[in-house]
Amino acid sequence: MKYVEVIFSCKPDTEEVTDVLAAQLADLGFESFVKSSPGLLAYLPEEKFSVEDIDLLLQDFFLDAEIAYSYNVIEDKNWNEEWEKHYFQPIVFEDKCIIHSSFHHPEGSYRYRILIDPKMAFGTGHHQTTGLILREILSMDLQKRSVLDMGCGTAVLAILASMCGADPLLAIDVDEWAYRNALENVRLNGIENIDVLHGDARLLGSQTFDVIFANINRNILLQDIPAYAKVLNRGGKLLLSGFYREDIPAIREKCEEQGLLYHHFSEMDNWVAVVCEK
Ligand SMILES: C[S@@+](CC[C@H](N)C(=O)[O-])C[C@H]1O[C@@H](n2cnc3c(N)ncnc32)[C@H](O)[C@@H]1O
Repeated sequence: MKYVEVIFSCKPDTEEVTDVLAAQLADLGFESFVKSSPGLLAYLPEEKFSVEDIDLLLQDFFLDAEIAYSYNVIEDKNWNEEWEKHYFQPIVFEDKCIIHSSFHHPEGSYRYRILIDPKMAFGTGHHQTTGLILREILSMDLQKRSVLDMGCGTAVLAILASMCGADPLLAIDVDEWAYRNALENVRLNGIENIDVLHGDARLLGSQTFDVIFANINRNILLQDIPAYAKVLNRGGKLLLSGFYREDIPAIREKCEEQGLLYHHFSEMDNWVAVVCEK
């Protein structure tokens, strides 16, 4: 599969500009982002690439910034090598969980060692939203809890939950590449109790869960919260991320409409994770 690498240069090159740009590009189908100077590298499959879509997004960009871009078509294989060599460094959470790739050999003793070979899927732990949910997971008792990871990307959240004792687990992603990468990572970590499916909330049926993670984006969450609420067990927790602090009221209202109780939120660089309970 061929990918397009789009190089955005932003003036001013602030985190606010690149974060908002990345969030809007994700809605156009961009799958991976790397901060660069000055701006952002963004990647998507060649068949989803449209110059018109990007031009329109930049015309309507609501922050005061000058953004220019250029692009190259790259082979998937080269992308993986580049990613592995330059972009993905091991990352540690709360001194007890390390996420690294199979080409890293980090020292130190950690209760949870997660191996992720990310390819094009989102979820190395480096994005604020992944980190927010990983920290929530580390603070929970997941022993024998059934877990759904919607929008699983690399499946990093489901893998940590499984290592923390959750059982059984279901991980779902709408993107075929993420689905295949999730399968690979689950296998790589020797985990046997995570089912991985390719699709979206329409796959949810009679199976119910004690805990649901959904780190996707504001619009998909607003659309799918009713489906998640339906399959959440009484007393169960819904962990949502992929949106900004200013989106909390809309997300909270949608959860409350479905009979969920708002519990708390955590925040990093204006990205948030919200926890609700049924
Ligand atoms: C922000 S990434 C999160 C990945 C990973 N869970 C993490 O926390 O790092 C969002 C993922 O949701 C997937 N996605 C987008 N829309 C979806 C939908 N309607 N249903 C399921 N997955 C979806 C994307 O393909 C992407 O892999």
